[in-house]
Amino acid sequence: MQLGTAAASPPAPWPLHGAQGSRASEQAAQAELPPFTLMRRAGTAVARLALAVAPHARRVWVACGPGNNGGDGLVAAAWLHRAGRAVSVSLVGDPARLPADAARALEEARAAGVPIQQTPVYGFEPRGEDLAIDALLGLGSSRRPEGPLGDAVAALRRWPGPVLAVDLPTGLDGETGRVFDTELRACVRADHTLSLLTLKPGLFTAQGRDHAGTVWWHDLGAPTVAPDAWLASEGAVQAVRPARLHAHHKGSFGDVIVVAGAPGMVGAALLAARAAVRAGGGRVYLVPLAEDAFAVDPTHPELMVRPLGSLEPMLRAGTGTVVCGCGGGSEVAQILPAVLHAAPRLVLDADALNTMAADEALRTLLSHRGARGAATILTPHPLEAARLLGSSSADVQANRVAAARELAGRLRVTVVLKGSGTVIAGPEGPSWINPTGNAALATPGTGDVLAGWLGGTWRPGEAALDAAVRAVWEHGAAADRWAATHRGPYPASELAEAI
Ligand SMILES: NC(=O)C1=CN([C@@H]2O[C@H](COP(=O)(O)OP(=O)(O)OC[C@H]3O[C@@H](n4cnc5c(N)ncnc54)[C@H](O)[C@@H]3O)[C@@H](O)[C@H]2O)[C@@H](O)CC1
Ligand SMILES: Nc1ncnc2c1ncn2[C@@H]1O[C@H](COP(=O)(O)OP(=O)(O)O)[C@@H](O)[C@H]1O
Ligand SMILES: [K+]
Repeated sequence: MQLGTAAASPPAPWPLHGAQGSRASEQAAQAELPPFTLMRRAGTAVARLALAVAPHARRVWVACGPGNNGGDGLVAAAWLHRAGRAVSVSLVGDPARLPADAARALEEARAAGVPIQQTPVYGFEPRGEDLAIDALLGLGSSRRPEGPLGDAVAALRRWPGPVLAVDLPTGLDGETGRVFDTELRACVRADHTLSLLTLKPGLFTAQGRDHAGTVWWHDLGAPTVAPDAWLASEGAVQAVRPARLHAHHKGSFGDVIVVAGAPGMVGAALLAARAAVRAGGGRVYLVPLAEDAFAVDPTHPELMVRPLGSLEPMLRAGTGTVVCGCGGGSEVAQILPAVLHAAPRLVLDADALNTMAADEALRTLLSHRGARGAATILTPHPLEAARLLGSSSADVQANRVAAARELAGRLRVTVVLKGSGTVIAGPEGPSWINPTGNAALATPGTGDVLAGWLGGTWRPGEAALDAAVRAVWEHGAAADRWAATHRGPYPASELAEAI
């Protein structure tokens, strides 16, 4: 992603707008501006970015669709033609049925002398072009591209050179990041995407990252409309990073109690507890669910290992953040009622979530926590979220932001829906999408590390959403640093030491 700024301070969070918010922004801008101004700005921005990302491109192929996204492409084509590039346009759609702005863009492109081919692009083969521009569909995309549009998408997928997508890669739902074709074939895989007017959430979650490439944004000078969600940034995370003052002592940071690790899964508990220490938890207690697991972690003697029998008195003291469930097996069920009742701050992961999904009484206890002001963060992956929602992981992935919000609202908790573009949602207010992290995290145990990291970083009195946004960012950022010099999966035990 290319969402940097030249400013000295790190960037603020980026506003994200779904379909409705983007249309509202378009209408507000159209109301203020003379006709065609927005499209001229959009097409010009596309052309300028094309020259920036492919400065040596002499020949450019522009694939234009039947709506205003195609209009943007036609404006860009005319601009590049005037800038001395050899431009060829394939127009997919009936020129007589173009919307007004796109029709004007076609007229201007023709008048400028841009060669425009209206034949289908099935079998299109590059003839020395150095850059392709995908201006087939944008915000109006609502179903799998088929027929000539599908052929054009296929041609862009075969394209050996760089692809710049206008607004969205064709075939991707900008609202959700799902690809309309469940087999993921009918979607352009762009190297760069220039998001216009607004940044769309679907560029950053689900299938978005794999299809959008580097994301750029031009607001076209449109008035600001309240965002539907935020994309986390270094600046946003810094703003909620608690200070470690000179005069602080370990009691300043709050205790963490990790209750996890059924027989055969004690490693998950160790990963979480080690991450909690690294994250800055004041005193970290590890309470294994497996009886007689071990009395000390020899490589981390700072961890205080306590037997399960000591959990209730510790909970009664009522000050620590409890991290519960990592590798919890069915054993976690026995302690969940006490934990739900007593923990002032609670992170629930993995088997704690699966147990709750199967037990309505536990879910009721959980929602009561919200009512009495006790904060809870759930860290499901899509299947765990689906179990809690009574849906399928495909349903969750089809709209990750909506699923996270739904779960947060139902249970009165903060939800961290993990995966590519982790979503962080509370019961109210805009959700967040996290841009850090990569597929090196798709390996066992990294979720346990996240749960422990969250527990260790969450300060008494701090809003759950702030802690969650920060922890998810830092977890992903560690993986990004690692991926800069390594290949393959990031071993969770190394991640736990590195964040
Ligand atoms: N109106 C303007 O002046 C501006 C428009 N902009 C551009 O306009 C785009 C939105 O334009 P439109 O609303 O015309 O929509 P699109 O150009 O994305 O799509 C055009 C039409 O194609 C049809 N369609 C959608 N999916 C299809 C499929 N799978 N197969 C066949 N047909 C399909 C729909 O009827 C849709 O309305 C934005 O993404 C952006 O690129 C922005 O640049 C801002 C300025
Ligand atoms: N492709 C990806 N991009 C970014 N983060 C990812 C990706 N794949 C996995 N992750 C992250 O890795 C962690 C995996 O957690 P989880 O699925 O619970 O695994 P486990 O239970 O084995 O620890 C989550 O934080 C998730 O967001
Ligand atoms: K497009």
